[in-house]
Amino acid sequence: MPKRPDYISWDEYFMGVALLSAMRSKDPSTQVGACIVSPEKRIVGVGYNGFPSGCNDDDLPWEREGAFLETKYPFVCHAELNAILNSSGNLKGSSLYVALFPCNECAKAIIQAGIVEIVYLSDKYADTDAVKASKRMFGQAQVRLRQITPSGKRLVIELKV
Ligand SMILES: O=c1ccn([C@H]2C[C@H](O)[C@@H](COP(=O)(O)O)O2)c(=O)[nH]1
Ligand SMILES: [Zn+2]
Repeated sequence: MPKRPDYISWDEYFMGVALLSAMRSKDPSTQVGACIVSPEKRIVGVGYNGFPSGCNDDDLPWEREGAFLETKYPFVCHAELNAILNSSGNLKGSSLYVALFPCNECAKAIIQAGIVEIVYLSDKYADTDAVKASKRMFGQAQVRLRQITPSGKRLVIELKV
């Protein structure tokens, strides 16, 4: 019997895991997932944006605007950082699949962890200083950047066998 022809590609698989992880996020406006992949194509870390462990999701704000301490920004742990912190072992030479282009704070952690490639979908904050700083650091550290063009392909997961 020939092999099944309609299996998903590596990029679709790893970005799919990043997007599935994002579905765990409780952020009402932007859900981000990240998946770190070793040079041997093994998943070595996943994460999504959320408040730190032990911090109550219902007590901290999800607002985008207002006084800094009344917004989510000082509290939320970014998907990329969570994926790095959740990972097991050495990330040197690995790739990071992420739904949204990483901010400057994540870029620092990504570079320091030894990740050498970023594969991303959205760059919706490209005009912000955070992303400009991030790209400057990635350029100097020779981290490869690869944007996946959304194909519109639907990866459907049904919770049944
Ligand atoms: O590198 C990044 C940048 C942002 N995030 C998270 C942080 C927030 O939860 C959302 C952004 O919210 P907006 O309402 O779109 O400002 O994305 C991340 O995980 N990684
Ligand atoms: Zn970030």
